[in-house]
Amino acid sequence: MSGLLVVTAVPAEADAIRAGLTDAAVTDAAVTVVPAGVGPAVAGAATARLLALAEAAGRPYRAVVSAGVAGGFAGRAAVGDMVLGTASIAADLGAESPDGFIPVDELGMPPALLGGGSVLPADPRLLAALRAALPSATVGPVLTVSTVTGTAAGTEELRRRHPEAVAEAMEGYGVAVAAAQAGVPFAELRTISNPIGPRDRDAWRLREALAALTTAAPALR
Ligand SMILES: O=C(O)c1cccc(C(=O)CC[C@H]2O[C@@H](n3cnc4c(=O)[nH]cnc43)[C@H](O)[C@@H]2O)c1
Repeated sequence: MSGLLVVTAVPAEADAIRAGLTDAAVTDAAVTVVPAGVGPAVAGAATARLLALAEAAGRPYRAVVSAGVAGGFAGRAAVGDMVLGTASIAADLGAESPDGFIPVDELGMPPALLGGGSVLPADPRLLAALRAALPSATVGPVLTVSTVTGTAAGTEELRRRHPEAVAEAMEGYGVAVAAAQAGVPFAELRTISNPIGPRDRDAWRLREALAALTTAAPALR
């Protein structure tokens, strides 16, 4: 077994996690942290490749965690908070219609074509272990979007469709699909860099969110 694979979007997130894994034995053998790129497609493809390579080498990963910064829904997850996903949801996978958004699960496609549907739950045992290690984390569904939400109307629409969701990011669902297809347990760990809402990139608190990732990293052992 190769240990745990942690997939981030950008190198700064990977560096923040590695900074929290100061024990050399842990960084080298037990936890591999890879910045795979932004968005569900590149993250999913990279994860699938990493899992397949490890499997072919006879050292399969025992679990995969999608990790990084995220936007938080006001009142549920504030800047600097840690978030553990109960499920990773493809929130913009579906169809628009005059009556509103239709999730992909309701489009009448054969289930086999849906890769498990738009809602992929975290592995219960992995999630329980992370919750035990991070008792202060906010726990709830994390949305995966291909477009960062940047309007009040978009935020309200997501809240209406996903009343339990605590955060949104751009990779979790893609990584979860790759993990599910490889039969490897999956979870999503996020720290909040910005509130979800009207776009204000200057308000993103990346340093605070990256510091929280470093604090959370020992839980990945
Ligand atoms: O410029 C930097 O130094 C830097 C350092 C760390 C991270 C970044 C990013 O641009 C992260 C992109 C990544 O963050 C997720 N994210 C964060 N907030 C949101 C959001 O409100 N909605 C959706 N995704 C968000 C996402 O997973 C991106 O891949 C830059």
